[in-house]
Amino acid sequence: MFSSITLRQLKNSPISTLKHTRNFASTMEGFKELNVTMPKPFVYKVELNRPKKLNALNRAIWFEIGKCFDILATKDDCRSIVLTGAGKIFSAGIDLPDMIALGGKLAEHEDVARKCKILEQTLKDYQDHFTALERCPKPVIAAVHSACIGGALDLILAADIRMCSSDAWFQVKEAEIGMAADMGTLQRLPRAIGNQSLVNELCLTSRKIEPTEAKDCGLVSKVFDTRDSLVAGALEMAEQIASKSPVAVQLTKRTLVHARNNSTQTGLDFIRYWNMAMLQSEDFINAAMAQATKSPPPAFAKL
Ligand SMILES: CCC/C=C/C=C/C(=O)SCCNC(=O)CCNC(=O)[C@H](O)C(C)(C)COP(=O)(O)OP(=O)(O)OC[C@H]1O[C@@H](n2cnc3c(N)ncnc32)[C@H](O)[C@@H]1OP(=O)(O)O
Repeated sequence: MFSSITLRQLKNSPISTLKHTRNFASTMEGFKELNVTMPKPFVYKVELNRPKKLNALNRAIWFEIGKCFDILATKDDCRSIVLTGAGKIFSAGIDLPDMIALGGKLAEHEDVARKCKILEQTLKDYQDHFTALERCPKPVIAAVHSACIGGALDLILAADIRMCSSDAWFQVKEAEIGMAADMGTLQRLPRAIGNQSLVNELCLTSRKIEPTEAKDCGLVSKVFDTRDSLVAGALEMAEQIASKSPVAVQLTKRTLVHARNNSTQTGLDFIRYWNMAMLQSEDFINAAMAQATKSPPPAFAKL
């Protein structure tokens, strides 16, 4: 019933399916550059969908990414999310004609302060749209096939789990196009791979990272033989996450994200205050009781 529900399928669905997906249809329609589906119960799949332009990240897709993840953050039928790219490659990074158009917009002004105001606002908006993946309390699994370049690497670094297929490659390409990366790679890559010398090398040389190196350095946690097995593996992991208590999963993600930017003691305070409330949730009581009595895991209410 839940296999890859697209909007077209929804229109032809029996009432029983619609009952389960009404929530989905009412909020997830209207994306033009993303294909948003619910392939399994509580699991959403967000696919970058500009295959003819190799999923280059134009302004429209950038804004849709922010909007999509901010909506999924609030949806109680969403417990985990898989991010993929349609077509030949995952994404060719920033849309280059869009960058040129931005240059045209700047050229309308002579004064440096006016130009800076436009750039500051644009960069802030773009950064916030990618940070939506991190803001979203539902875990995001990025599944990368073939190329993941520049801005696309910024994007997946805001995800919680990264995996790829054996044809994947990654590139911090910004230095090669004459700019310092400004959408998160310079901040998130060091934390993701924990090797500052390697981070410096990759960001300063723009050399490609192949799957074996990506796995060895911790940029991805799994490499699959093919793109199909990658997507299947990512969905299987998302399903596993979705089977757990949403109280536990969402608070675990929030606490892990918080821990990256705070001291151990501040993190311990954070989880202590949260768990003063969350340890009283029925999820904890029911799951702990099931473990203690060797009963099957309980079903959890939506959150
Ligand atoms: C304000 C925000 C700050 C953000 C900064 C972000 C920075 C970055 O992302 S830096 C990286 C920028 N990206 C690139 O430099 C990659 C450019 N593309 C390529 O090198 C090649 O396309 C690639 C190696 C990925 C694939 O080569 P292939 O020969 O297989 O395909 P192509 O014939 O080149 O491309 C097919 C069509 O896709 C269009 N396209 C490819 N990349 C982009 C792009 N980045 N932006 C816009 N369009 C792109 C390409 O023009 C072709 O379209 P068409 O001519 O209509 O068939």
